[in-house]
Amino acid sequence: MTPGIRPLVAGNWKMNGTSVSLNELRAIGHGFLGGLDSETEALVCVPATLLARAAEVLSSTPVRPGGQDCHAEQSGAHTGDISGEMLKDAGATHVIVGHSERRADHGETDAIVHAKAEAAWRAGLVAIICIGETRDQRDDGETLSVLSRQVAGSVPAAATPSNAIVAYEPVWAIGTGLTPTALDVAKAHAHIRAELAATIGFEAAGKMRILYGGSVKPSNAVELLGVDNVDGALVGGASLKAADFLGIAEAYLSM
Ligand SMILES: O=C(CO)COP(=O)(O)O
Repeated sequence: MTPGIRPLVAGNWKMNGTSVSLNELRAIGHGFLGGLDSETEALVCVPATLLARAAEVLSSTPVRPGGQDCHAEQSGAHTGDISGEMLKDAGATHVIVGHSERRADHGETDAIVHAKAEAAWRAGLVAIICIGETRDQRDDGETLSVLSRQVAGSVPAAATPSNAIVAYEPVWAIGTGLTPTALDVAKAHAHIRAELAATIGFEAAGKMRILYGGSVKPSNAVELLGVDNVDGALVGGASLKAADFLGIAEAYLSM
């Protein structure tokens, strides 16, 4: 946690979810209505096919719907792609850019992620900019240098605490059940904040949310989310079940 920063618990459904899953989303929305929203903000980034219906389901709740990626352009001949403006039109308030699965599956570079963050702002969306080292990079002792490079390359200088959020997701911790130690998370997040200061200035960097993502579950949420400079979570698998997602947010009730 960082004094003065309201935490955000964000879900990322990835390529999961059909109309049946809207029942889980409804339960998440109602769960936050029950008082969790006094402690945290909440967001669920659903597949584009569900976004408009998700926006409807969540409309009377404090939970916001988000997208998982956007094209850098506003419109045009890009079959299968979706622009920030289209996500916004469907009801999104936020969009994830540069998730490691996009970087790996679609060859997205820091420069592309940088352009997508700017595209999110053009559309009026908050950009959740993802960074994180692979297992090999970690084993080679390169974690902090990789994070420096990714912050410098992916986070535009115009990022502010209100238009951008950084998510630290060690690639090797995603979907594996493995997590870094609390000390490693603390080191990575402090390093990211220091590197952000070089790009966006000390004051803005001090107020920007830095989320942790990678195998966050109700059972490890108190430990991971209680670490200094961890301002919330980006949750994959556990965001598909309302009870698990709410269980993670409940960690804040005990802090
Ligand atoms: O990639 C993630 C969220 O964006 C994390 O996924 P898991 O929570 O399933 O490890």
